[in-house]
Amino acid sequence: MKVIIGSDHGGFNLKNTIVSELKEKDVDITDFGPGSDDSVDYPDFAKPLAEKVAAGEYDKGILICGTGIGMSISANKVKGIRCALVHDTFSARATREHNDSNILAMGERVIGKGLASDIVDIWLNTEFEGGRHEKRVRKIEE
Ligand SMILES: O=C(CO)[C@H](O)[C@H](O)[C@H](O)COP(=O)(O)O
Repeated sequence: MKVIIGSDHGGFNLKNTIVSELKEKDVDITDFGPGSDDSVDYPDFAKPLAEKVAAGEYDKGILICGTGIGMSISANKVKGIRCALVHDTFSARATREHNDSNILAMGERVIGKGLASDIVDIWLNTEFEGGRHEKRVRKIEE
């Protein structure tokens, strides 16, 4: 599975933590930046990253800003993207099983690193359930 991760300055430290952890677990992870915690605008990272996921260059994406909100709003403007803003493990599992979300958004100013790591693990390793959820996801696309 190919995964791409990006942030703004508000999510920079958590992004780096998640990158290190995923590399240790041999996940194929690409760091889309930024490369420093200088102030940047989250849509400048959310949009191009989401376009790469929508185009199939990556299987899944992770976006982190201060709250995760700006990233999720921006990513969901891209057709084909189902970006879920998640700050608990129940939702991490549910959004994969029910929504087949292809981008995970989180807020570094909202949750700690331990919970964020658990959310990423669950989200990356939970399959879409299909069944009754198929037609609902299709309706989102339509
Ligand atoms: O988009 C956001 C809020 O919905 C993110 O949390 C941003 O990281 C935040 O707005 C950045 O704020 P800052 O005061 O410029 O650091």
